[in-house]
Amino acid sequence: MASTEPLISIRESKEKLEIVNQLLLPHAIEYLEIDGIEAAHDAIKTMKIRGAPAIASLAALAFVRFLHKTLGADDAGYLASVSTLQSKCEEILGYLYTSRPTAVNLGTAIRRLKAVLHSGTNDPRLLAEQLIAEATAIHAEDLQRNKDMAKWAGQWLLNHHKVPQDGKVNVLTVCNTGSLATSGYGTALGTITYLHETERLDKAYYTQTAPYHQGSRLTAFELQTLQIPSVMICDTMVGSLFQTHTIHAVAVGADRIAKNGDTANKIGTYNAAVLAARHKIPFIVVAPISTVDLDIQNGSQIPIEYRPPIEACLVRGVPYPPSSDDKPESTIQVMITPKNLSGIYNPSFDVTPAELITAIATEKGVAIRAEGREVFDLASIV
Ligand SMILES: CSC[C@@H](O)[C@@H](O)C(=O)COP(=O)(O)O
Repeated sequence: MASTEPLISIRESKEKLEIVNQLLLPHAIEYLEIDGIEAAHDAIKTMKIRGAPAIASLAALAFVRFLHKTLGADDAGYLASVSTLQSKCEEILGYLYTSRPTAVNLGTAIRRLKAVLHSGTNDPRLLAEQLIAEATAIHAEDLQRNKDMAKWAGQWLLNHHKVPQDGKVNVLTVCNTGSLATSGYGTALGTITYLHETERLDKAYYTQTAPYHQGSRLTAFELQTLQIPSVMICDTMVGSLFQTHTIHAVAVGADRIAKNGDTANKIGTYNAAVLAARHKIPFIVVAPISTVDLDIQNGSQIPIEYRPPIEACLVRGVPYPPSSDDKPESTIQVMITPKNLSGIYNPSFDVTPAELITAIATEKGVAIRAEGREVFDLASIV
């Protein structure tokens, strides 16, 4: 029988740190060893692991491995003094920070580690141990907070006046925000899972999410594994879906939320928000507090990552029709444009203005915009 256990993006043992190579999902489940800081940086940059919380977790856990290795055998002399350790750690954290720019969770994790790094500890070994504890917590605390925010979001949604008080709900989501994008359970997909577990979900709808297809490859795989009733749509079908079906809410994750509530998330989220507003469908963002960046006043200041143009010209998959035997096929990349096409626009994220967002759910509760206001007051909840 097929497993109903969600696939977890990061796997750890005493010997090694591994990730599931998300570029190959759902066709092949292949674990990739992350044997150092450079491997972690590369896995994040090339999107073998992706999703704002998962990126922060991998960076933190790769840092833990470096510190354990150094405590075991300090061949390079990093433990010679506190300042030597500080300067090496600064170099590593600075490098990890450059892997992807939009998701702020990585920056928040690095800020937390730098705070420990400069907390005044005067023994390098003790400092390394304190850093290990903090970095381990960054990964470990993600699962419970996802369950908390998913429950807050789910309950808020069920109490919304647009939602039938006893019946089941249909929820649309974008991209992948499940266990693969986090340390487990997920944010927006966690909300969908919560609604399913409490028997209040009719169907989850999700966009394919071109060009990386996090929806059709990863969300489809997760929903299938969890046996949650669901329907995939192409990104271009959101408006038609809203015109022809009863969709009670849109729930999405976030990569960075500005102080006023403007939210950067996977490209296509803004389209869904505009259409949701047109159809008066509640639009909820589900994300940890660490995604809120109070240093950024509004969405225009959020750095948006532009992916290499070639990525918009390629799709990855297995040959179709499938071979008659049950052997797993190798994934291949197929080009869907003329060769050497110029003029390709490929932003990885867009910004949804706060005025299109009905609510923002975090592990601490649900923030809504005050009556008549177009922005959120997030400083009061962070
Ligand atoms: C819980 S994940 C929230 C976001 O990180 C998610 O919606 C998203 O946009 C992921 O983008 P990706 O480019 O796949 O890393």
